[in-house]
Amino acid sequence: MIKVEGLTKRYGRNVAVQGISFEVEKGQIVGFLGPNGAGKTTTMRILTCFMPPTQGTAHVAGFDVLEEPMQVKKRIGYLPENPPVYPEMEVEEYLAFVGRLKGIPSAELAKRVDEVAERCAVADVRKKLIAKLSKGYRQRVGLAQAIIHNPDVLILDEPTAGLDPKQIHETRDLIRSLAGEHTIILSTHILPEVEQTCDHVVIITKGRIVATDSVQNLTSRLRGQEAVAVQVSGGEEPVIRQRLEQVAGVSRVVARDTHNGVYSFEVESLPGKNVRAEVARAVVESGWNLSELRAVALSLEDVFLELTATEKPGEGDKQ
Ligand SMILES: Nc1ncnc2c1ncn2[C@@H]1O[C@H](COP(=O)(O)OP(=O)(O)OP(=O)(O)O)[C@@H](O)[C@H]1O
Repeated sequence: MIKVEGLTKRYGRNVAVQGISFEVEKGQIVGFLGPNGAGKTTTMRILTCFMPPTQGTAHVAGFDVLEEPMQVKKRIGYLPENPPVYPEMEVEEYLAFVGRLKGIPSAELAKRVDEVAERCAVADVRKKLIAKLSKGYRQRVGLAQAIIHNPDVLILDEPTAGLDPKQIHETRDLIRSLAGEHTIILSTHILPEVEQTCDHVVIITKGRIVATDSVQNLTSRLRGQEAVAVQVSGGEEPVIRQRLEQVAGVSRVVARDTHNGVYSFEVESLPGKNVRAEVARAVVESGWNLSELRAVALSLEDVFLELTATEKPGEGDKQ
């Protein structure tokens, strides 16, 4: 449903995102996880056609964001970090206003406003001025406007930033309930948000993607399963991979990249198994060269520590 390939965005000399690629399948809910300044908002603005990439391509539902922005916009609902709500409007009036902008025919508009107000639990405040709403209600009005035209894809930028714990819980439940019907990308700098809300995660830091995985794989890795990064040359990739898969205690082998005949793999092991020595022996005994062998479970954890450590109070409120 979403396909991003080699996407780069420069602001003058500053590179905000650098050659990132990822895909999101229909119906998935994907966490776009990274610290402040990682490039999340930039990527979302490109996907929603707010600005063009410097290089690379992005497709939404098969449409190129540069070549067919109108088609993309029809299929996307966007909740920016600060929802574009008009404080002087009543909730119902505002939702009808957005609905008209999105091209919903007048005959269907009232029904659609009712549906999204109900869906996003703002029906009880529909006659209230937006200025009088709590931040939690305002965020749900932001979600209601994002889904008013029933888009295939929802892009949510830090949807729980600034909410209290109860509001966070309610907003996450609402987002989860929207998955399935809509394909969702949600940006956040909070790991538990991804664990509680998403199926998949794309981790971005300093404009580059450092991991993409299912949340289940990621959390099981963090619970102590070890992964080993291995670089091997002097053999054929499928043969090397097969040999690594045969090592006792190995649960999965993921091919990473290839550079000048050097193949990189990530070898995952069963809990409590240290497969490093066996992996090294298998490579050397097969007559291949082993140019790297290092544990990556810790470094992944380090990525998270780095992510949470760079979070500073107040930074999420900028813009
Ligand atoms: N309009 C702009 N002009 C120049 N630099 C920008 C602009 N917008 C973003 N940047 C820079 O690009 C980088 C990525 O920013 P971006 O807002 O995409 O990150 P983010 O992951 O969304 O962070 P945050 O959660 O703080 O919004 C940062 O270094 C930021 O300072």
